[in-house]
Amino acid sequence: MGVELPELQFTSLDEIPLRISVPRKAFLEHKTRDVEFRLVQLRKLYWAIKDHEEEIFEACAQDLHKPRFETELAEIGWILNDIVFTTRNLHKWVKDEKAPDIDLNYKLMNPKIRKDPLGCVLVIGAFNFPFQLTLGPVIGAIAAGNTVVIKPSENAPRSAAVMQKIVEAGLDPSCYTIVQGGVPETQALLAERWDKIFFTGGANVGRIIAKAAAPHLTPVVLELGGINPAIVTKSADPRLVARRMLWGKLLNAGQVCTSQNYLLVDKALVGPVVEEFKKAYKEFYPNGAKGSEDYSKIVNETHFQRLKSMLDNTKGKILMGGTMDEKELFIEPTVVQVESIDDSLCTSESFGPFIPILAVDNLDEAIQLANGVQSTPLGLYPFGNKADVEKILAATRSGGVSINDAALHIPTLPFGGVGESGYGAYRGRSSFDVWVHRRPITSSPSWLEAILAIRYPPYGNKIKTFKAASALTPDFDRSGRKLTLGWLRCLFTLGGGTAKAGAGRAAAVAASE
Ligand SMILES: NC(=O)c1ccc[n+]([C@@H]2O[C@H](COP(=O)([O-])OP(=O)(O)OC[C@H]3O[C@@H](n4cnc5c(N)ncnc54)[C@H](O)[C@@H]3O)[C@@H](O)[C@H]2O)c1
Ligand SMILES: CC1=C(/C=C/C(C)=C/C=C/C(C)=C/C=C/C=C(C)/C=C/C=C(C)/C=C/C=C(\C)C=O)C(C)(C)CCC1
Repeated sequence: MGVELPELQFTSLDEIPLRISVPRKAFLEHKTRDVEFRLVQLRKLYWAIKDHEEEIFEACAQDLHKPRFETELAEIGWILNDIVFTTRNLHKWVKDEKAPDIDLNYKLMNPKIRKDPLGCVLVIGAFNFPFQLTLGPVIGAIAAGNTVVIKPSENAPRSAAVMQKIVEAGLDPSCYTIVQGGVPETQALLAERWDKIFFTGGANVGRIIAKAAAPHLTPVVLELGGINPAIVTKSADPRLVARRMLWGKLLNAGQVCTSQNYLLVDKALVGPVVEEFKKAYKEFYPNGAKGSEDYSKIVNETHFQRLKSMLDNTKGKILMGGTMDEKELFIEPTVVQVESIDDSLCTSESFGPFIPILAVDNLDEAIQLANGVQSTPLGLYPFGNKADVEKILAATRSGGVSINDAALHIPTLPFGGVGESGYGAYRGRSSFDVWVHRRPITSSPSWLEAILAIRYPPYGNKIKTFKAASALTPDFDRSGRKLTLGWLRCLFTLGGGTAKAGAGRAAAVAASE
């Protein structure tokens, strides 16, 4: 039975300032400071998602031909679990933290860290996992006590419209609202002042976001794409490589920010790896990917044409797949053996089901090539024994790493890029942390006045006492060598390191009593 879906309607440009003035005002009225209020919102969001499950399945099917299994695991189930995880932990997360590593002298001021909400924030989503990548950051923003404006991707229009229904059904409209639209509407949003912007999308648009945020000194999280390498050393298992790398590219037809963009394979393993790709493809799709319920389409004509011209322009040899159907926006998982790292399939992010393989002479060459293409990708996928993998890790950087696997998303592990692949991380506890200001709070008791008076003029000789009580003695010499102070010495000098410092500290404590 077909499910009726709402039509996506863009928010009128004139309406945008008024629409966002509501959550901005609600924040200033401290409506979202109350933790119980946040919990109720999250719980209501949970049930609103549950109530619209069939619409989510249908919207993901219409936007991306996303298989039900993938929608269940990576969209609905993902965000529902996220909400339950968050509501279970929120009371623990919001608690004031004792400030760590505070010197004895300052302990009496009871320093602590309070997790303050940032204010009224903007979340801009991507099309490929429309619900997970838009509502995921929103869950954290609500938990942290912010009011939120949500801008889903217009490239997954059915999902954007269903998301609006969910938000309007589940959340307090004075604190959380949706603005729908494409570039002009997003630009109108970016012209406003925000307390944080969370953006998921491509690096070029990421730059536009960061620039627009700069005049207001608005902090930004950028979850960007990646030209992610997989490095297959000669100690790797070709069957595992092929099965896992194929999964990394069949999931959402390769429209995944973390999926590997290209494989650097030790030349001894290229033949066996390609053979295993063919076997795995036959096993996963006995009748081919075309027409399969378990394979997505490319999101739209523009992306289809972009991918088609990438494949048309490769100088490599297609060893598996290679078919496409423009009418159905279908592109088959395609293994291409390329001759050079400069092949366009390697050097630009395909965000599609291409699996270019480049043979390398050895691991050193692979590391050098990977760092040359992009030295800060979102993901890195090393295959091989422990020694090979450690060598790769020590010589590369990336947002995250899955050893002997494709993009493995553990739902509560911090997730984010580095350098070109973005900055800021979320998921699990990080989804809360990314949305709060860690506000240090100290409280100076009035009875401490006798000691604190050391800071007031006339300064006279006070510096001597001050230094004796507060200067730390280095535990290293002039050549940078570490000296051993010994724990006994540390204990007897109250952490100061010398008898003088210890005496000063003891005097300070005594004077406070
Ligand atoms: N790191 C991550 O978590 C992650 C997740 C998904 C996608 N991505 C990356 O995103 C890219 C593909 O996704 P996409 O096509 O949705 O990204 P995109 O950058 O085209 O669009 C993302 C969002 O930005 C808005 N936008 C587009 N152009 C804009 C402009 N000129 N000014 C203001 N706003 C604009 C869109 O409306 C959309 O909501 C890939 O590079 C992929 O790797 C990253
Ligand atoms: C040991 C036993 C079990 C455990 C089995 C395990 C551990 C299974 C693990 C399965 C995994 C890892 C499945 C992963 C599925 C992932 C999906 C569908 C996709 C996620 C996509 C995401 C998050 C995309 C994000 C995109 C981004 C950020 C950018 O574009 C049992 C449980 C089987 C029981 C027996 C013992």
